[in-house]
Amino acid sequence: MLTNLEHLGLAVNDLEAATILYTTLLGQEPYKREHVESEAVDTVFFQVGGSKIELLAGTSPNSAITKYLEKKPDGIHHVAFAVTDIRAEMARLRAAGFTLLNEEPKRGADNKLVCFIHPKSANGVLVELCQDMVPLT
Ligand SMILES: CC[C@@H](C(=O)O)C(=O)SCCNC(=O)CCNC(=O)[C@H](O)C(C)(C)COP(=O)(O)OP(=O)(O)OC[C@H]1O[C@@H](n2cnc3c(N)ncnc32)[C@H](O)[C@@H]1OP(=O)(O)O
Ligand SMILES: [Co+2]
Repeated sequence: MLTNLEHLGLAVNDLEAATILYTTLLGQEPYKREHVESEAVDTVFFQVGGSKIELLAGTSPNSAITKYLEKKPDGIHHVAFAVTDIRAEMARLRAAGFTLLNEEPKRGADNKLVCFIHPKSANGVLVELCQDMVPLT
């Protein structure tokens, strides 16, 4: 089940400048910075009520963010929804005709398992599903 808007992913060319701007705009400091090597991105997170703003800067020419910013200006890159059971949602959306960009959930930022849906199958919007990772005991 999709529960809430987990985050908006914003692609930025200058992470430090964007962090200063959003700190002022939101009136609060980010709660987390994280490098995600598998996506070749540096991230900065702000909490906004029950959702988050995720600033993303590419760290390699192969990063999806770097490639996106070669064609587009800074702006909204993806919309992420929280899900309770990512595999069930992936199966449901696959059966409904959406194109999943990863066949298995993968590790994202902020302790999440994630899956992306191709924007061409989602009305031009890159969609991310996020499930909380259960901590190992
Ligand atoms: C930090 C981890 C994680 C988290 O936990 O939150 C993240 O958020 S990581 C975020 C970065 N990672 C990803 O975006 C992974 C998923 N994305 C992809 O696999 C690719 O970016 C893509 C969506 C498949 C596009 O790659 P590619 O086909 O190589 O790029 P093109 O430039 O050729 O684009 C093809 C086509 O798609 C349009 N497009 C691309 N990106 C977006 C987008 N973000 N939103 C909307 N549309 C997008 C692009 O404009 C092209 O359209 P046409 O020109 O009409 O063909
Ligand atoms: Co994201």
